[in-house]
Amino acid sequence: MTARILDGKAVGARLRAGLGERVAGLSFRPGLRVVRVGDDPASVVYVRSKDRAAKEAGFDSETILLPEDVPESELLATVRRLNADPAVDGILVQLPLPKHIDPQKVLEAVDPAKDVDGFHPVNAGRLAAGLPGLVPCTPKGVMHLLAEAGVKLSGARAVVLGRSAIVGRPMAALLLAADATVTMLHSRSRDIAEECRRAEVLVAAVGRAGIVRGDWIAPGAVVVDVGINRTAEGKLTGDVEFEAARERAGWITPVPGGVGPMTIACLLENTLEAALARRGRAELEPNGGVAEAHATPEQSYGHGPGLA
Ligand SMILES: Nc1nc(=O)c2c([nH]1)NC[C@@H]1CN(c3ccc(C(=O)N[C@@H](CCC(=O)O)C(=O)O)cc3)C=[N+]21
Repeated sequence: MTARILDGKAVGARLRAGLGERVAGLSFRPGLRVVRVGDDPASVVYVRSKDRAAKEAGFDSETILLPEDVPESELLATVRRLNADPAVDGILVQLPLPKHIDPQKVLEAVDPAKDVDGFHPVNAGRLAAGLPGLVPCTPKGVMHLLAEAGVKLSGARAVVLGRSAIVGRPMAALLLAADATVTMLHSRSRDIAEECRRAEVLVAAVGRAGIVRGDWIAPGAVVVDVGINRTAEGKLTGDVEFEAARERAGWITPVPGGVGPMTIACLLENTLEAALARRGRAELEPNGGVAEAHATPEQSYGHGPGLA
């Protein structure tokens, strides 16, 4: 079998076009502010893509540039100014930050209602608890791709490789909310290859080129590669041995052109959701509204025996 390609570039473009139509129908422009500190070359590229995508879809987007040696206090003051600015619906502080700045302190300074990255502990906690909130863009984008492939997640064996706060953990929470049976694998896990071979849905978010071997893929599995690694020759490559995995998988995301473009589309989706919620025009949904998690009786607190 040769896998079908889950084309994040195309799906992301469609999602952005739909958001553009919704924004065009509003009496205001949702405001996005991306803060970039210093000139990390990857950050320069990513932040430019975000700004361009936002403007194309009709958002009021501005990038705020601060010097590499900006004091932490000044970055925090910038975030507070954006929190207080009514024209601003979404705030994103691009990571990584210079070493003299504590990223956690900065992420926690962002108003959770404007936290379009979904990185504030309030939003992370709400996702973990199955409550409405802003959901991190990359795992949200993965859920869109799985929906696009028509994957039935309820009861499916899903494996998430990697337990980062920005991808692995929220990814597992979203899959669980969609009623998948979720296994998280990480640096201390045993029998990783065997665990992966049991996966009907495999999400790789480690950040090591080719760490997922082709023979770890179950026949017909849906393989989502979140890794973005740069080879010695400067080419982008994922965490999955793409060519070998493609021979076994049912669906697979390429790198580039897979999850990356979905991340940017979901940033715009979150900004629109935050803008509507802040104006009382819509409620935030559990799981970013991507996966329709249906609370089964045994999941409700205190209702008799059963697995939760
Ligand atoms: N506060 C914060 N939020 C983020 O969401 C965030 C961040 N910091 N820091 C860095 C990572 C990385 N990230 C990507 C977004 C788009 C692509 C993307 O569109 N990639 C293209 C290729 C881009 C290229 O050619 O370099 C693709 O995969 O096809 C990749 C990576 C967001 N991040």
